[in-house]
Amino acid sequence: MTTSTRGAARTPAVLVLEDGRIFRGRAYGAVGETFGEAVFSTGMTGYQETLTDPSYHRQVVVMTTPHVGNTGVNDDDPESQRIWVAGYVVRDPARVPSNWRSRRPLDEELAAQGVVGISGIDTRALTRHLRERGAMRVGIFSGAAVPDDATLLARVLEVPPMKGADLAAEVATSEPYVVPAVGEKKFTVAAVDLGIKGMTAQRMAQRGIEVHVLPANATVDDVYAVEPDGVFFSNGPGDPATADHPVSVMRAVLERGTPLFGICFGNQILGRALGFGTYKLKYGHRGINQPVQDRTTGKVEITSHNHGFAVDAPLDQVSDTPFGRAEVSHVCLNDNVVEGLRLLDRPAFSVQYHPEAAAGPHDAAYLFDRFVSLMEGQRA
Ligand SMILES: NC(=O)CC[C@H](N)C(=O)O
Repeated sequence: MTTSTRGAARTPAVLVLEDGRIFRGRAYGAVGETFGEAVFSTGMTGYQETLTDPSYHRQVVVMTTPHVGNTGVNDDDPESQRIWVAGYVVRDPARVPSNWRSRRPLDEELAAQGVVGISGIDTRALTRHLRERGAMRVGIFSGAAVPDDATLLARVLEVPPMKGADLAAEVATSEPYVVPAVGEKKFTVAAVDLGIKGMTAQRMAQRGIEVHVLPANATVDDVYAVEPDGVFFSNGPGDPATADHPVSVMRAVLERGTPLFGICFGNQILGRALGFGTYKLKYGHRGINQPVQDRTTGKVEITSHNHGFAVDAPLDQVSDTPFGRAEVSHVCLNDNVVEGLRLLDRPAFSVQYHPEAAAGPHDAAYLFDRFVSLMEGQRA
Protein backbone atom coordinates (compact mmCIF):
# COMPACT_ATOMS: atom_id res chain seq x y z
CA MET A 1 0.00 0.00 0.00
CA THR A 2 1.39 3.39 -0.99
CA THR A 3 1.26 6.68 0.83
CA SER A 4 -1.10 8.06 -1.81
CA THR A 5 -3.52 5.18 -1.22
CA ARG A 6 -3.61 5.78 2.49
CA GLY A 7 -3.66 9.57 2.11
CA ALA A 8 -6.45 9.75 -0.43
CA ALA A 9 -8.52 7.04 1.23
CA ARG A 10 -8.87 9.21 4.34
CA THR A 11 -9.94 12.30 2.37
CA PRO A 12 -13.71 12.77 1.92
CA ALA A 13 -14.95 13.32 -1.61
CA VAL A 14 -18.31 14.23 -3.11
CA LEU A 15 -19.85 13.51 -6.51
CA VAL A 16 -22.49 16.00 -7.66
CA LEU A 17 -24.77 15.28 -10.65
CA GLU A 18 -26.38 18.07 -12.63
CA ASP A 19 -29.85 17.06 -11.48
CA GLY A 20 -28.80 17.63 -7.87
CA ARG A 21 -28.23 14.00 -6.82
CA ILE A 22 -25.19 13.73 -4.56
CA PHE A 23 -22.99 10.77 -3.56
CA ARG A 24 -20.42 10.98 -0.76
CA GLY A 25 -17.34 8.80 -0.61
CA ARG A 26 -13.57 9.03 -0.37
CA ALA A 27 -10.95 10.44 -2.70
CA TYR A 28 -9.40 7.98 -5.15
CA GLY A 29 -6.37 8.89 -7.27
CA ALA A 30 -5.68 12.63 -7.32
CA VAL A 31 -7.27 14.89 -4.72
CA GLY A 32 -8.93 17.98 -6.22
CA GLU A 33 -11.84 18.59 -8.55
CA THR A 34 -12.92 17.49 -11.99
CA PHE A 35 -15.89 17.80 -14.34
CA GLY A 36 -17.31 15.92 -17.30
CA GLU A 37 -20.16 13.78 -18.54
CA ALA A 38 -21.05 10.92 -16.16
CA VAL A 39 -21.22 7.59 -18.03
CA PHE A 40 -21.05 3.99 -16.86
CA SER A 41 -19.02 1.08 -18.19
CA THR A 42 -20.06 -2.52 -17.59
CA GLY A 43 -16.66 -4.05 -18.38
CA MET A 44 -15.55 -6.34 -15.58
CA THR A 45 -11.96 -6.31 -16.79
CA GLY A 46 -9.79 -4.03 -18.88
CA TYR A 47 -9.72 -0.91 -16.74
CA GLN A 48 -6.38 0.17 -18.16
CA GLU A 49 -7.71 0.03 -21.72
CA THR A 50 -10.79 2.00 -20.63
CA LEU A 51 -8.81 4.69 -18.84
CA THR A 52 -6.46 5.23 -21.79
CA ASP A 53 -9.12 5.15 -24.57
CA PRO A 54 -9.08 8.71 -26.04
CA SER A 55 -12.83 8.43 -26.75
CA TYR A 56 -13.39 8.93 -23.00
CA HIS A 57 -11.95 12.46 -23.11
CA ARG A 58 -14.19 14.76 -20.95
CA GLN A 59 -16.12 11.81 -19.51
CA VAL A 60 -16.24 10.70 -15.89
CA VAL A 61 -16.40 6.91 -16.00
CA VAL A 62 -18.39 4.96 -13.41
CA MET A 63 -17.33 1.31 -13.16
CA THR A 64 -20.28 -1.01 -12.52
CA THR A 65 -17.94 -3.80 -11.47
CA PRO A 66 -17.31 -3.31 -7.76
CA HIS A 67 -13.65 -4.28 -7.49
CA VAL A 68 -11.23 -2.19 -9.52
CA GLY A 69 -7.45 -2.09 -9.45
CA ASN A 70 -6.91 -5.73 -8.45
CA THR A 71 -4.25 -6.33 -11.10
CA GLY A 72 -2.55 -2.96 -10.67
CA VAL A 73 -1.11 -1.04 -13.60
CA ASN A 74 1.22 -2.57 -16.19
CA ASP A 75 3.13 -1.03 -19.08
CA ASP A 76 1.61 -3.29 -21.77
CA ASP A 77 -2.12 -2.58 -21.78
CA PRO A 78 -2.52 1.20 -22.30
CA GLU A 79 -4.26 2.15 -25.55
CA SER A 80 -2.55 5.56 -25.73
CA GLN A 81 0.15 7.60 -24.02
CA ARG A 82 -2.01 8.80 -21.12
CA ILE A 83 -5.19 8.40 -19.14
CA TRP A 84 -8.00 10.29 -20.91
CA VAL A 85 -11.01 9.88 -18.62
CA ALA A 86 -11.87 13.15 -16.88
CA GLY A 87 -12.66 11.34 -13.62
CA TYR A 88 -13.02 7.82 -12.24
CA VAL A 89 -15.70 6.36 -9.98
CA VAL A 90 -15.26 3.00 -8.25
CA ARG A 91 -16.99 1.20 -5.47
CA ASP A 92 -14.30 -0.84 -3.73
CA PRO A 93 -10.74 -0.28 -4.96
CA ALA A 94 -8.05 -2.91 -4.43
CA ARG A 95 -5.96 -2.18 -1.37
CA VAL A 96 -3.06 -4.32 -2.57
CA PRO A 97 -2.74 -5.10 -6.30
CA SER A 98 -1.50 -8.54 -7.27
CA ASN A 99 -0.40 -9.57 -10.74
CA TRP A 100 2.88 -10.62 -12.32
CA ARG A 101 2.70 -7.74 -14.79
CA SER A 102 1.76 -5.08 -12.23
CA ARG A 103 4.25 -2.21 -11.90
CA ARG A 104 2.34 0.10 -9.55
CA PRO A 105 -1.08 0.47 -7.90
CA LEU A 106 -3.92 2.03 -9.94
CA ASP A 107 -4.64 4.84 -7.48
CA GLU A 108 -0.97 5.83 -7.57
CA GLU A 109 -1.10 5.99 -11.39
CA LEU A 110 -4.30 8.05 -11.33
CA ALA A 111 -2.72 10.43 -8.82
CA ALA A 112 0.52 10.68 -10.84
CA GLN A 113 -1.50 11.64 -13.93
CA GLY A 114 -3.67 14.08 -11.97
CA VAL A 115 -6.90 12.12 -12.48
CA VAL A 116 -9.42 12.87 -9.76
CA GLY A 117 -11.60 9.97 -8.64
CA ILE A 118 -13.98 8.89 -5.93
CA SER A 119 -14.40 5.51 -4.23
CA GLY A 120 -16.68 3.98 -1.65
CA ILE A 121 -19.94 5.11 -3.21
CA ASP A 122 -22.91 2.96 -4.25
CA THR A 123 -22.07 2.60 -7.94
CA ARG A 124 -25.16 0.44 -8.50
CA ALA A 125 -27.44 3.26 -7.35
CA LEU A 126 -25.48 5.76 -9.44
CA THR A 127 -25.67 3.53 -12.53
CA ARG A 128 -29.41 3.00 -12.13
CA HIS A 129 -29.83 6.75 -11.78
CA LEU A 130 -27.89 7.38 -15.02
CA ARG A 131 -29.82 4.63 -16.78
CA GLU A 132 -33.14 6.17 -15.79
CA ARG A 133 -32.28 9.85 -16.18
CA GLY A 134 -29.59 9.57 -18.88
CA ALA A 135 -25.92 10.51 -19.02
CA MET A 136 -25.46 13.95 -17.49
CA ARG A 137 -22.86 16.45 -16.33
CA VAL A 138 -21.05 15.75 -13.09
CA GLY A 139 -18.36 17.06 -10.78
CA ILE A 140 -16.14 15.26 -8.27
CA PHE A 141 -14.65 17.31 -5.45
CA SER A 142 -12.20 16.41 -2.69
CA GLY A 143 -9.58 18.16 -0.56
CA ALA A 144 -9.36 20.81 2.10
CA ALA A 145 -11.78 23.50 0.99
CA VAL A 146 -14.78 21.86 -0.68
CA PRO A 147 -17.62 24.45 -0.70
CA ASP A 148 -21.27 23.76 0.13
CA ASP A 149 -23.41 21.55 -2.11
CA ALA A 150 -25.31 24.43 -3.74
CA THR A 151 -22.06 26.05 -4.85
CA LEU A 152 -20.83 22.69 -6.23
CA LEU A 153 -24.06 22.17 -8.18
CA ALA A 154 -23.81 25.66 -9.67
CA ARG A 155 -20.32 24.80 -10.90
CA VAL A 156 -21.49 21.51 -12.43
CA LEU A 157 -24.18 23.41 -14.33
CA GLU A 158 -21.43 25.48 -15.99
CA VAL A 159 -19.81 22.40 -17.58
CA PRO A 160 -20.27 22.30 -21.39
CA PRO A 161 -22.52 19.40 -22.46
CA MET A 162 -21.24 16.52 -24.62
CA LYS A 163 -23.86 17.27 -27.29
CA GLY A 164 -22.18 19.69 -29.68
CA ALA A 165 -18.64 19.01 -28.35
CA ASP A 166 -15.90 18.97 -31.02
CA LEU A 167 -13.07 17.07 -29.33
CA ALA A 168 -11.21 14.88 -31.84
CA ALA A 169 -8.45 17.42 -32.50
CA GLU A 170 -7.76 17.62 -28.74
CA VAL A 171 -6.78 13.95 -28.54
CA ALA A 172 -5.42 13.09 -32.01
CA THR A 173 -1.77 13.09 -33.01
CA SER A 174 -0.45 16.43 -34.26
CA GLU A 175 2.18 14.76 -36.49
CA PRO A 176 1.77 11.81 -38.84
CA TYR A 177 3.50 8.56 -37.86
CA VAL A 178 3.82 5.06 -39.27
CA VAL A 179 3.01 1.74 -37.62
CA PRO A 180 5.01 -0.82 -39.64
CA ALA A 181 3.47 -4.02 -40.96
CA VAL A 182 4.29 -7.14 -38.96
CA GLY A 183 6.14 -9.47 -41.35
CA GLU A 184 5.72 -8.95 -45.06
CA LYS A 185 4.11 -5.65 -46.04
CA LYS A 186 1.03 -6.24 -48.20
CA PHE A 187 -0.95 -2.99 -48.02
CA THR A 188 -0.67 0.68 -47.11
CA VAL A 189 -3.52 2.25 -45.17
CA ALA A 190 -4.06 5.93 -44.37
CA ALA A 191 -5.66 6.03 -40.91
CA VAL A 192 -7.30 9.33 -39.99
CA ASP A 193 -6.71 9.69 -36.24
CA LEU A 194 -9.71 11.09 -34.41
CA GLY A 195 -8.61 9.44 -31.15
CA ILE A 196 -7.25 6.10 -32.35
CA LYS A 197 -6.55 3.27 -29.91
CA GLY A 198 -3.13 1.61 -30.14
CA MET A 199 -4.55 -1.86 -30.69
CA THR A 200 -6.50 -0.76 -33.77
CA ALA A 201 -3.31 0.01 -35.66
CA GLN A 202 -1.77 -3.21 -34.30
CA ARG A 203 -4.65 -5.35 -35.59
CA MET A 204 -4.04 -3.91 -39.05
CA ALA A 205 -0.25 -4.27 -38.78
CA GLN A 206 -0.71 -7.95 -37.81
CA ARG A 207 -2.39 -8.43 -41.21
CA GLY A 208 0.52 -7.04 -43.20
CA ILE A 209 -0.77 -3.46 -43.32
CA GLU A 210 1.60 -0.50 -43.00
CA VAL A 211 -0.52 2.06 -41.17
CA HIS A 212 0.08 5.76 -41.81
CA VAL A 213 -1.65 7.50 -38.92
CA LEU A 214 -2.65 11.05 -39.93
CA PRO A 215 -3.82 13.99 -37.79
CA ALA A 216 -7.56 14.69 -37.50
CA ASN A 217 -7.22 17.72 -39.78
CA ALA A 218 -5.56 15.69 -42.58
CA THR A 219 -6.76 16.77 -46.03
CA VAL A 220 -7.73 14.59 -48.99
CA ASP A 221 -4.27 15.36 -50.45
CA ASP A 222 -2.59 14.21 -47.21
CA VAL A 223 -4.57 10.95 -47.37
CA TYR A 224 -3.63 10.24 -51.00
CA ALA A 225 -0.02 11.35 -50.51
CA VAL A 226 0.66 8.01 -48.78
CA GLU A 227 -0.72 6.16 -51.86
CA PRO A 228 -3.12 4.13 -49.75
CA ASP A 229 -4.71 0.81 -50.69
CA GLY A 230 -7.35 1.63 -48.09
CA VAL A 231 -8.44 4.46 -45.83
CA PHE A 232 -9.46 4.05 -42.18
CA PHE A 233 -11.36 6.46 -39.89
CA SER A 234 -10.86 5.84 -36.17
CA ASN A 235 -12.88 6.07 -32.96
CA GLY A 236 -12.84 9.37 -31.10
CA PRO A 237 -14.49 11.59 -28.49
CA GLY A 238 -17.26 14.15 -28.88
CA ASP A 239 -20.38 14.66 -30.96
CA PRO A 240 -20.21 13.32 -34.54
CA ALA A 241 -22.50 16.16 -35.63
CA THR A 242 -19.45 18.46 -35.27
CA ALA A 243 -17.12 16.32 -37.44
CA ASP A 244 -17.65 18.23 -40.68
CA HIS A 245 -14.03 18.06 -41.83
CA PRO A 246 -13.66 14.24 -41.59
CA VAL A 247 -17.07 13.87 -43.26
CA SER A 248 -15.88 15.90 -46.24
CA VAL A 249 -12.60 13.94 -46.47
CA MET A 250 -14.55 10.68 -46.29
CA ARG A 251 -16.88 11.78 -49.09
CA ALA A 252 -13.85 12.35 -51.32
CA VAL A 253 -12.57 8.85 -50.48
CA LEU A 254 -15.98 7.33 -51.28
CA GLU A 255 -16.08 9.27 -54.53
CA ARG A 256 -12.75 7.76 -55.60
CA GLY A 257 -13.85 4.28 -54.57
CA THR A 258 -10.84 3.55 -52.33
CA PRO A 259 -11.60 0.72 -49.84
CA LEU A 260 -12.79 2.29 -46.61
CA PHE A 261 -13.26 1.05 -43.04
CA GLY A 262 -14.47 3.01 -40.01
CA ILE A 263 -14.72 2.19 -36.32
CA CYS A 264 -17.07 3.92 -33.85
CA PHE A 265 -16.66 7.67 -34.58
CA GLY A 266 -15.66 6.43 -38.05
CA ASN A 267 -19.04 4.67 -38.35
CA GLN A 268 -20.86 7.84 -37.38
CA ILE A 269 -18.83 9.77 -39.96
CA LEU A 270 -19.75 7.22 -42.65
CA GLY A 271 -23.38 7.63 -41.59
CA ARG A 272 -23.14 11.38 -42.05
CA ALA A 273 -21.20 11.06 -45.32
CA LEU A 274 -24.07 8.97 -46.68
CA GLY A 275 -26.63 11.57 -45.59
CA PHE A 276 -27.95 9.91 -42.40
CA GLY A 277 -28.30 11.81 -39.12
CA THR A 278 -26.73 11.03 -35.76
CA TYR A 279 -28.32 11.40 -32.33
CA LYS A 280 -27.34 11.14 -28.68
CA LEU A 281 -28.29 7.92 -26.92
CA LYS A 282 -29.87 8.24 -23.48
CA TYR A 283 -26.95 6.63 -21.68
CA GLY A 284 -24.91 4.93 -24.41
CA HIS A 285 -23.18 1.57 -24.68
CA ARG A 286 -19.94 1.04 -22.73
CA GLY A 287 -18.50 -2.31 -21.77
CA ILE A 288 -17.25 -5.53 -23.26
CA ASN A 289 -20.33 -7.75 -23.21
CA GLN A 290 -22.68 -6.21 -25.78
CA PRO A 291 -24.49 -8.57 -28.19
CA VAL A 292 -24.41 -7.52 -31.84
CA GLN A 293 -25.80 -9.33 -34.87
CA ASP A 294 -23.96 -9.27 -38.18
CA ARG A 295 -26.95 -9.21 -40.49
CA THR A 296 -24.84 -10.18 -43.48
CA THR A 297 -24.21 -13.63 -41.94
CA GLY A 298 -26.84 -13.83 -39.17
CA LYS A 299 -24.11 -14.51 -36.61
CA VAL A 300 -24.24 -12.98 -33.14
CA GLU A 301 -21.02 -11.70 -31.59
CA ILE A 302 -20.24 -10.43 -28.10
CA THR A 303 -18.47 -7.13 -28.49
CA SER A 304 -16.69 -4.20 -26.89
CA HIS A 305 -18.48 -0.83 -26.97
CA ASN A 306 -17.87 2.78 -26.06
CA HIS A 307 -20.35 5.12 -27.67
CA GLY A 308 -22.82 7.75 -26.57
CA PHE A 309 -24.11 8.69 -30.03
CA ALA A 310 -25.55 6.55 -32.83
CA VAL A 311 -26.45 6.68 -36.53
CA ASP A 312 -30.08 7.18 -37.47
CA ALA A 313 -30.53 4.86 -40.47
CA PRO A 314 -33.48 2.65 -41.46
CA LEU A 315 -32.95 -0.90 -40.18
CA ASP A 316 -35.00 -2.89 -42.65
CA GLN A 317 -34.49 -1.33 -46.02
CA VAL A 318 -31.68 -0.58 -48.41
CA SER A 319 -31.14 3.18 -48.63
CA ASP A 320 -30.22 5.13 -51.76
CA THR A 321 -27.34 7.46 -50.97
CA PRO A 322 -25.12 9.77 -53.05
CA PHE A 323 -22.63 6.85 -53.09
CA GLY A 324 -25.05 4.13 -54.14
CA ARG A 325 -27.04 1.68 -52.05
CA ALA A 326 -26.28 1.32 -48.32
CA GLU A 327 -27.64 -0.92 -45.60
CA VAL A 328 -27.41 -1.42 -41.85
CA SER A 329 -25.05 -4.39 -41.58
CA HIS A 330 -24.96 -4.77 -37.77
CA VAL A 331 -27.47 -4.14 -35.01
CA CYS A 332 -27.28 -4.22 -31.20
CA LEU A 333 -29.56 -6.96 -29.87
CA ASN A 334 -30.18 -5.11 -26.59
CA ASP A 335 -31.86 -2.08 -28.13
CA ASN A 336 -31.76 -2.29 -31.97
CA VAL A 337 -29.24 0.56 -32.23
CA VAL A 338 -27.40 0.70 -35.58
CA GLU A 339 -23.98 -0.94 -35.06
CA GLY A 340 -22.67 -1.09 -38.60
CA LEU A 341 -23.10 0.24 -42.15
CA ARG A 342 -22.18 -1.21 -45.50
CA LEU A 343 -22.23 0.15 -49.04
CA LEU A 344 -23.44 -2.28 -51.67
CA ASP A 345 -21.93 -0.56 -54.71
CA ARG A 346 -18.59 0.61 -53.29
CA PRO A 347 -15.93 -1.02 -51.06
CA ALA A 348 -16.82 0.74 -47.81
CA PHE A 349 -18.13 -0.35 -44.40
CA SER A 350 -17.94 0.55 -40.73
CA VAL A 351 -18.95 -0.61 -37.26
CA GLN A 352 -20.02 1.34 -34.21
CA TYR A 353 -18.18 -0.97 -31.81
CA HIS A 354 -14.61 -2.16 -31.22
CA PRO A 355 -13.28 -5.15 -33.19
CA GLU A 356 -9.75 -4.36 -31.94
CA ALA A 357 -10.96 -5.88 -28.66
CA ALA A 358 -8.83 -3.95 -26.20
CA ALA A 359 -10.34 -4.75 -23.84
CA GLY A 360 -12.96 -7.21 -24.92
CA PRO A 361 -13.83 -10.45 -26.71
CA HIS A 362 -12.28 -11.20 -30.09
CA ASP A 363 -15.52 -12.22 -31.86
CA ALA A 364 -15.37 -9.24 -34.22
CA ALA A 365 -11.77 -9.69 -35.40
CA TYR A 366 -13.11 -10.85 -38.80
CA LEU A 367 -13.89 -7.20 -39.63
CA PHE A 368 -10.19 -6.45 -40.11
CA ASP A 369 -10.08 -9.42 -42.51
CA ARG A 370 -13.05 -7.96 -44.39
CA PHE A 371 -11.08 -4.74 -44.83
CA VAL A 372 -8.14 -6.75 -46.18
CA SER A 373 -10.51 -8.58 -48.58
CA LEU A 374 -11.81 -5.25 -49.90
CA MET A 375 -8.24 -4.13 -50.55
CA GLU A 376 -7.42 -7.45 -52.23
CA GLY A 377 -10.56 -7.16 -54.35
CA GLN A 378 -9.53 -3.73 -55.53
CA ARG A 379 -6.18 -5.10 -56.75
CA ALA A 380 -7.60 -8.13 -58.51
N1 LIG B 1 -15.55 5.38 -29.20
C1 LIG B 1 -16.00 6.29 -30.06
O1 LIG B 1 -15.47 6.49 -31.16
C2 LIG B 1 -17.14 7.16 -29.60
C3 LIG B 1 -17.75 8.00 -30.68
C4 LIG B 1 -18.58 9.15 -30.13
N2 LIG B 1 -17.74 10.07 -29.42
C5 LIG B 1 -19.68 8.61 -29.24
O2 LIG B 1 -19.62 8.79 -28.05
O3 LIG B 1 -20.59 7.99 -29.72
